[in-house]
Amino acid sequence: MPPMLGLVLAGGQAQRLGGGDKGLLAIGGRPILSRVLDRLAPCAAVILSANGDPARFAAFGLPVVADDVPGFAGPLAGVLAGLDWAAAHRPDLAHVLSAPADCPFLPGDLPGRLHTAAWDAGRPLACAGSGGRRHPVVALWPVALRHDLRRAVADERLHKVGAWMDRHGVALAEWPDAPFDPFLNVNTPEDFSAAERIAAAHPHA
Ligand SMILES: Nc1nc2c(ncn2[C@@H]2O[C@H](COP(=O)(O)OP(=O)(O)OP(=O)(O)O)[C@@H](O)[C@H]2O)c(=O)[nH]1
Repeated sequence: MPPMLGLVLAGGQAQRLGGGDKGLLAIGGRPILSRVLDRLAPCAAVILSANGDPARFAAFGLPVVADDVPGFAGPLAGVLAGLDWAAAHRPDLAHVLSAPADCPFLPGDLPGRLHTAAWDAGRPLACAGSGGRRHPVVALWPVALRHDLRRAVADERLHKVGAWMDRHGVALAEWPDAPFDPFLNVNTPEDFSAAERIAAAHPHA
């Protein structure tokens, strides 16, 4: 597996949970962000995509990169900031692996499986899937596509990330969604309760 940059997407508003940083919420006694960082351990470096005061993430000791697309909000802005950061600071890393800060149970083989899926299919991008759904925020992105992604973000007609991925060619790496979905993300209080139940039943998840 070539070295890659891990990018944790933590720049959302968490409106469905009443605000705050979902990554700092504890599931099974550990912040979701710590769980995500464990899964990104094979990456050569990891950065955090977040907006506002970076001091709230100081305990994690990671570079914090803010979105820089005026008037655009959404995970794609964070992906773009991560790709730009890689190009500027780590030109030795050709790929960025993105993972959201609100997914407590990401699979342990995430980096390797995404890389293998892209390589085997001869596609520039790879995206995770489970339960018949794609999860475009959990994906492998070539740094070289950042200019095209910036154009897509600037053009309202091109905002659909799935369509953008399909246009460039994306491999799908799928995981089983039983006994629980490894891509369960904590969006609502009900998701939070479900995640706590999973953590209690699967202490090593
Ligand atoms: N950098 C960045 N990340 C984002 C942005 N919006 C969402 N994310 C991240 O992308 C992932 C999925 O986000 P969502 O759950 O769809 O959105 P959210 O804003 O976190 O939550 P809601 O406000 O409840 O929709 C989360 O890890 C977010 O932190 C954004 O504008 N910029």
